[in-house]
Amino acid sequence: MTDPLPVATLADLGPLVHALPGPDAAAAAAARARLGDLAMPPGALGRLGETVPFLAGWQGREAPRLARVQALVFAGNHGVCAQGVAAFPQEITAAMVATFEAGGAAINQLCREAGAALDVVALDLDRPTADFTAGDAMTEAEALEALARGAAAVDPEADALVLGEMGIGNSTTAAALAALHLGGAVEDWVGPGAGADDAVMARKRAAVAAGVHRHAGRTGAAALAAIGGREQAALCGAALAARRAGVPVVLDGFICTAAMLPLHAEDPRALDHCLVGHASAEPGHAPLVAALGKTPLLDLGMRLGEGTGAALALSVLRGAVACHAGMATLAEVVGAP
Ligand SMILES: Cc1cc2ncn([C@H]3O[C@H](COP(=O)(O)O)[C@@H](O)[C@H]3O)c2cc1C
Ligand SMILES: O=C(O)c1cccnc1
Repeated sequence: MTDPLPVATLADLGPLVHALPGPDAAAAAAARARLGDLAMPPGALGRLGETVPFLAGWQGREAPRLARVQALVFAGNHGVCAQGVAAFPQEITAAMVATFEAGGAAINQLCREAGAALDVVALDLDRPTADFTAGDAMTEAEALEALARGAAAVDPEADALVLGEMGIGNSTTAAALAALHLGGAVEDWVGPGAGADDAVMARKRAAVAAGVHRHAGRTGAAALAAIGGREQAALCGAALAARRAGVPVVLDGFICTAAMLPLHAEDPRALDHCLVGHASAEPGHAPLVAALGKTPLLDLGMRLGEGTGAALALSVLRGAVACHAGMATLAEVVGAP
């Protein structure tokens, strides 16, 4: 368990984010130098190679490692579902949490294959957040509690943290967070989620438009409480705790990435320790990652959530770390004097 976040009020979040530690530049430089010495043409590992100094810098270790990786999936329920914005009933959230616990979800299989220990945190599923079209989704106390629970769930000894979410209706919440923080047309942020038909899509657009209208001008911590949900706040708490513990983070798709917008609004450097694991097929993800200045590692047309794209990206990172650790140098190959 990590140290509690020093946030007694939501107004404390901004100063906390501003004071986050940066990467270990010396460790990153040493990792980059070894990469340049390896038995291959310079830069031949492309973006795979770039992940090595990234991991080294944020782990504070010249030779990055992925011996202990945690995957954290947060689950929450959303009052905005009352607007008919989801293709599935809210009971699916708890049913999927039970499935995660029984080992039967996609994320279980992918974590096992990628070598990540999966922890699932269900956040008051029987108490959905309030409908953000009618008021604030969370009180300050609720938002702070979810942030704290997210932070507390992080393994500070992990070498990397894979983040994911489960919450029927949370693609609407994510779209509202994106529209509120990044502006643009509501239609550009609203996508099918878990399979909205035309009627559900129309209600999603209306709900997001109503939320943006009601909460206009609120960003960062205030927007997090205004729109919710608990799993989005917990994801923020986990990303903050990971940063403070020197644990690089792999984000999942649209919903997980959008959950980071309140932190990014407080300080654009807040997500420097985060990679985006994959490009979701949800249409809002491409403009979202572009706004954050990120490039997803994988693009498999996936739109599942749960952390599945991030867990797959972990295998790519394992490839990078293995090459860095195990390859001969060019000097060794040519038998330099
Ligand atoms: C069986 C099932 C498993 C899931 N696993 C992740 N999601 C994904 O779908 C939800 C978001 O889509 P929407 O906003 O349309 O409800 C989230 O729970 C997300 O993780 C699932 C959705 C379903 C139905
Ligand atoms: O990209 C995501 O996070 C996503 C997309 C559709 C459904 N659930 C999650």
